[in-house]
Amino acid sequence: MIDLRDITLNYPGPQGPVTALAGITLRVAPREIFGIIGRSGAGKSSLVRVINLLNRPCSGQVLVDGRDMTRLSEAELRAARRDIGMVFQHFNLLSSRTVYGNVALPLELSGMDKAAIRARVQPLLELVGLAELAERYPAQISGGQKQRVGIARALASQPKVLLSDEATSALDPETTRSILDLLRRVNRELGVTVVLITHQMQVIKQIAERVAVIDAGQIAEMGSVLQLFTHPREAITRSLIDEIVPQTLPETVLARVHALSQNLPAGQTGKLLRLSYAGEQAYEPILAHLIRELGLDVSILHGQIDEIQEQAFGSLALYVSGAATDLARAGDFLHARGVLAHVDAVQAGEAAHV
Ligand SMILES: Nc1ncnc2c1ncn2[C@@H]1O[C@H](COP(=O)(O)OP(=O)(O)OP(=O)(O)O)[C@@H](O)[C@H]1O
Repeated sequence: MIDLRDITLNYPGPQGPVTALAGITLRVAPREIFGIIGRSGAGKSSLVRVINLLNRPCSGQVLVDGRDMTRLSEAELRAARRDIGMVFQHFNLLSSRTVYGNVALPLELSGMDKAAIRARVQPLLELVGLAELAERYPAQISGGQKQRVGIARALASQPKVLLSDEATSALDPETTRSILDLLRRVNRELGVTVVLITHQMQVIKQIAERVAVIDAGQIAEMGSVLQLFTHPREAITRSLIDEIVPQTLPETVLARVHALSQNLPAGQTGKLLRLSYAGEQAYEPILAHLIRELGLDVSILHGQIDEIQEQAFGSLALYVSGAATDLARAGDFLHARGVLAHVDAVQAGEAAHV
């Protein structure tokens, strides 16, 4: 549905051009919910505005629904933009117009007659849950309700694509959840492709199917959300998911590991194992195997289990002790199941990737 090929974008600056996008290539499939995440200044807004050509790239191709946006005339571009709705962090509503008037505005501007506008706007207000508030003004509704107006307005021209530019960044977590649920309904019920940019991994986790991590105007990493959460490759991705899946263990846990390793019975060794698992793996009786089959002692030190797109994923830090040969077999067993993320050599204070 969206095909960006080697996009570069520079802004003029006092000391010469500022590079905002440096060779971005990505594809968004029809009906997909695609997330773009990055830190402040990474180039997210610049990128999302390339899709509807609010930003014209310096080089590269922008294909939306098979059309090369950079080659359209002004009139063709205006028509093409009707297929691409957009919602904004600060809603951008007209304060002098009612909820109904804001949603109707793009249709009035396109010359549609009043009866047709009403027939289009009324169901949209119902979809976003604002039918009762149609005659209120923006000053008389909450932030979450304003964003619902923004979404209804973006859907008024029946777009195929909806771009969301930090649409939930100004909202509290509960309202964020309800707006993301609404975007998911829009995606499922109307078949609209959704591209959302955010600096919050929580937003990506709640709604996106695939995600691109951007850093300094480039794609650092791209893949399914589950894959990114369970097997992040780049430091920037690890730091972004840290708020949900802590990548480093707290000091108290490391102190506990140290104490356990100091009190091992003679002839035993111990190791800190860090597991990362997803999907069906999450339900396998892995710990039972370590304890029963291999006769190891297992202390659970830290961990969590969560869900992405109805798939369980999680991480677990274990201190496992026993005979050296059994510990080695445990390592092989976990490795074979693809759940072993790290073995930490505790005494040396360093982590070894397996
Ligand atoms: N109009 C502009 N003129 C000059 N430089 C700009 C302009 N807009 C953005 N930039 C620069 O381009 C880079 C990317 O900015 P962009 O706004 O796309 O990042 P972002 O990831 O959306 O950041 P944020 O989350 O803070 O909005 C930054 O270095 C920024 O300073």
